[in-house]
Amino acid sequence: MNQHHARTAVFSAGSWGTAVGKIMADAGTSVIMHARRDEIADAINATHRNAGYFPDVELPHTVTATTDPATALDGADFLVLSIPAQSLRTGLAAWAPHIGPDTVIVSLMKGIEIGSGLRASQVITEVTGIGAERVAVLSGPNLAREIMDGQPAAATVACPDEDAAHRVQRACHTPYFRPYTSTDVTGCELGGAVKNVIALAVGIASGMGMGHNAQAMLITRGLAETTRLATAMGAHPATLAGLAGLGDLVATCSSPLSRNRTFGTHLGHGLTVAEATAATRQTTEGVKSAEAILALAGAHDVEMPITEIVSDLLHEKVTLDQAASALMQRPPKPER
Ligand SMILES: NC(=O)C1=CN([C@@H]2O[C@H](COP(=O)(O)OP(=O)(O)OC[C@H]3O[C@@H](n4cnc5c(N)ncnc54)[C@H](O)[C@@H]3O)[C@@H](O)[C@H]2O)C=CC1
Ligand SMILES: O=C(CO)COP(=O)(O)O
Repeated sequence: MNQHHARTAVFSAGSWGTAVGKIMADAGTSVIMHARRDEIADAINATHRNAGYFPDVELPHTVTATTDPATALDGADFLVLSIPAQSLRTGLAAWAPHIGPDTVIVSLMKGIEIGSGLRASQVITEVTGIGAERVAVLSGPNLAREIMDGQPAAATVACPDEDAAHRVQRACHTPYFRPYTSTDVTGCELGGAVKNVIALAVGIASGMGMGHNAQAMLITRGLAETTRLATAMGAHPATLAGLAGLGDLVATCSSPLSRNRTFGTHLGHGLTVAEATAATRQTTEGVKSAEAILALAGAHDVEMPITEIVSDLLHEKVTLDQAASALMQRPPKPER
């Protein structure tokens, strides 16, 4: 396929969808964004800006927008999916009839579905009936704001079909964005989903006034529990040491741009979950995914003490002080 004539449909025009739309346009594909709101689509077409999310950044003029799913998907080589993980099943069911037979789906979502325990790529194959070889995952340390500013970043594109992974890689490779390929979809998706819960924990610790030693402890032991779950579910351990694992964990747990870290900071300052939710405008996947991840841990007989305590805090079963001492007073054990 001549990449310069490839077409990409992005659902939807939120913060990460818009940033990936910009990347793929800068990489030479023509991009059509699907927005639910007329004013977002109209502003992209008229002013080349996503007024709702990044009013200060001009998008490449090869990015257009529509509110009509059929128009967006007509002739699409790539369908990029970027909506909240818990909304994926219903959102995608409505769009699925318009997906062409050769379209490769690229999931950007970092969440696990409550109830089913399915990763986003599994929800996609289940809802659409499309084979896993046509579903790729793009994941890594990619705070949308930095990407919109053209700052350097890298990510992993995972798909069981290496050729599809390479096509996606070419379609999102720019001077500022460096995608690597992988076949470990499970590892990439679990790395992305669990790091949001660990970022909540780091935000909580920071909000409570804990220093960098405590935050590094949570990041490191958070990676250990992420790797335990992911490998129990068939992932390769090296994936969790890569961009979609350690890389994303470090970026998200360190950056005030992270919604999950910021949500945790609110909790650490003493806000209730309802108050922290009211203070958050955008998708904060870890808040919903924590309990789904904990259920997976139970099903696979894996210990995830940080995820467990974050889930307890989110359900307001424990206080901040009880959570901190519960983690510190676990029985001593070897590091591995
Ligand atoms: N923002 C970031 O820096 C990054 C986000 N992600 C992941 O990307 C996914 C999307 O996150 P963001 O774009 O940041 O969220 P966002 O809150 O900025 O945008 C979400 C988008 O989904 C749409 N949406 C919400 N509910 C919907 C529904 N029921 N049906 C259809 N569309 C719906 C919204 O209109 C909006 O366009 C999440 O899984 C997140 O973890 C991944 C990497 C970076
Ligand atoms: O996934 C992200 C960076 O890679 C964004 O993290 P937040 O969803 O916490 O903002």
